Amino acid sequence: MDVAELTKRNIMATNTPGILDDTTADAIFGLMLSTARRIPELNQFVKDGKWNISLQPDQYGVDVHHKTLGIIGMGNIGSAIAKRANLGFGMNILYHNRSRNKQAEEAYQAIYCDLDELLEQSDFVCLMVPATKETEKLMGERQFKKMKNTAIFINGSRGKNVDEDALYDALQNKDILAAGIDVFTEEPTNPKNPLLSLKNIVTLPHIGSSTTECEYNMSKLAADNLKSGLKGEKPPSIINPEIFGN
Ligand SMILES: NC(=O)C1=CN([C@@H]2O[C@H](COP(=O)(O)OP(=O)(O)OC[C@H]3O[C@@H](n4cnc5c(N)ncnc54)[C@H](OP(=O)(O)O)[C@@H]3O)[C@@H](O)[C@H]2O)C=CC1
Ligand SMILES: O=C(O)C(=O)CO
Repeated sequence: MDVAELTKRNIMATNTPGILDDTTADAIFGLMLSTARRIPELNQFVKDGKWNISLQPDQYGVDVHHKTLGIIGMGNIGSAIAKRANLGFGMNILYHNRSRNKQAEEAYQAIYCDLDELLEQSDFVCLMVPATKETEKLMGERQFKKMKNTAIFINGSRGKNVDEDALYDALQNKDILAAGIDVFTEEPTNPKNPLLSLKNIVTLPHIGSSTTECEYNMSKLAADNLKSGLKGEKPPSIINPEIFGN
C-alpha cells in the first residue's frame, strides 16, 4: 500500500500485525526441515511403492540441528524463526538488517553481520525482509554464488525479493544444495515456471499464515478494524494514526 498517498487523501490503512508471526515461522521451519530432510521427495518414494530396498546414500538428507542459520530480515517473523532455531534446534544464528536487533541478540545469541558474511557462513539462509525498492532482487546471481554449495535457501518473504532466474541457475548448477519457497514473483506461479521442474526445490502456494486459527484471527482483526473505521473511530491496528491528529 502507498501509505503516504492514503494518508494524504485521509484514507485509513490497517493491517493485522503480530498474530501471524508464530504461524508463519512454523511454515518457514517446515520448509527448512522439508528441504534438508527431503521429506516431500521421500514421501513420494514410499507412496510410489519404491521402498523395496534400503535407502541409498544419495537419498540422504542433511542435518538441521546445530547448523548455522542466517536470517536476512530479523523482524517479527525472523525473530520467531530464530527462537525455534536457537532454543529448539540448537542452531547458531547470524542475521542481517539495516539496524541491530538487540532483543534477538540477547534472547537467541544472534550475531549481526553484513550480507556477504552471512551468505558465506550460513548453512541455511532465510529471507524475511519486506518488499521495497531496496529489497527487490536482493538475492541474485552474485548473492547465490556467495553461499556455500551445501547451503539451503528459504524465501518466506515476498517473491520479488529474489531473482528467480538466478535462483534457478544456482539450483541447477548446484551452487547451492536446495531451496524452499513459499512465495513467487508472480502468484499463482505459472505451472511452467522452470523452478518447478527442479528436484532440489520444495514449494508452497504462499501459505505462511494459512492455518485455520491464524486465518480466523486475521479475519477477526480485519473486521474489527473495518467496524471501527466505519464508525469513524480509530481502528485497533491502524497504520496511519496521524489521520486522527495524533
Ligand atoms: N509467507 C507468508 O505467508 C508471509 C510472509 N510475510 C512476509 O514476511 C516478511 C517479514 O515480515 P515481518 O517479520 O512481519 O516484517 P518486519 O517489518 O517485522 O521485519 C522485517 C525486517 O527486515 C529488515 N529490513 C527491512 N529492509 C531491509 C533491507 N533493505 N535490508 C536488510 N534488512 C531489511 C528490518 O530491519 P531494519 O529496518 O533494521 O532493516 C526488519 O528487521 C515480509 O516480506 C512479509 O511480507 C509476512 C506474513 C506471512
Ligand atoms: O498472510 C500472508 O499470507 C501474508 O503474506 C501477509 O503479509
